[in-house]
Amino acid sequence: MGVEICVEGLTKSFGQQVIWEDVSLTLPAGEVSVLLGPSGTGKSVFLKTLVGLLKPGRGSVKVAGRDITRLRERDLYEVRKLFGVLFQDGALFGSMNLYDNIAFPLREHTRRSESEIRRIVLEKMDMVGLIGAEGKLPGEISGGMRKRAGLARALVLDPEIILFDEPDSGLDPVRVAYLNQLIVDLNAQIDATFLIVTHDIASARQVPDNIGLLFRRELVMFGPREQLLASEEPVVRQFLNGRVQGPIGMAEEKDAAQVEQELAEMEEDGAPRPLTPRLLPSPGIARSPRWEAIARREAELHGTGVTGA
Ligand SMILES: Nc1ncnc2c1ncn2[C@@H]1O[C@H](COP(=O)(O)OP(=O)(O)OP(=O)(O)O)[C@@H](O)[C@H]1O
Repeated sequence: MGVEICVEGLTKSFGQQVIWEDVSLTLPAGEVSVLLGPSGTGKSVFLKTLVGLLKPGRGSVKVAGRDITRLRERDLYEVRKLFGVLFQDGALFGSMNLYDNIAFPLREHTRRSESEIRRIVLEKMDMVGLIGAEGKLPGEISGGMRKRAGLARALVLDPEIILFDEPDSGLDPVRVAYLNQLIVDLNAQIDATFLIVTHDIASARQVPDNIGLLFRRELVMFGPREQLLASEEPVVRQFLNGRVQGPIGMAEEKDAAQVEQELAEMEEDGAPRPLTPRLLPSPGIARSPRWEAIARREAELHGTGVTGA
């Protein structure tokens, strides 16, 4: 069913450089959350802290009720098995074919027989549409296939939580659309808790239950998708609309007077955008009560033409 992650008062610095301070949020069990933020605001650092690869300076990260920032290495190792992580480049071993890459966590962390491993690997490869590519090396396939192979590998230990670090980076818009559908379908099938770091606003608008935004060393906002999409908070509005006008500058914060002027201009042409429909699981994928409820709400909001309904 997925487990809840509860982050409280989390602070991370490297030497004198504060990455973010006092971050608190709850990733609800089984829901899909997206974390946004300009480059360098510490989204990847946040994912690594959640999985216990980096230690925060202050605060707690409770995974299924256990604070992983206080666990000994042996216990942390156990909690980490709840996580599947999809790294930016898929993080595949270049010298291993896809089958062996995907089988790797099973051979490393379980005592399963090779025939069981085969069944699981092929099942996950089927889920991500990679059947037939077992013998390929990572260098012989496209970026999109590498992402899907990384995803299959993240799935083999049946994780309760999946962290996706920019799953859509480097993909063309059609492949991003396929990947988003795959993410929604997977969530409907395995009910794990998903956290996705992305720069892709279109994905952020239609895939998650919740959206968070990191900026200026803090979590500006975290909440339900609809709430963030309708937010008047200038940083959130600028980011979700991909605009130059607003508090976020190219390399640093902008001058206050300039921001004020830009915001005033935004007010003038600022007709609210209609709410983007939520992406629903593909036809044929059994919908849990949670997804049934989402589909009903979408149908009420947008009429019958809801994506994937
Ligand atoms: N192990 C580390 N040691 C020191 N500094 C680090 C380390 N890891 C990350 N940083 C710094 O933390 C900051 C945030 O990095 P991070 O990769 O988390 O940003 P990001 O928001 O994921 O960026 P992008 O969107 O460009 O991928 C950067 O300034 C980076 O240099």
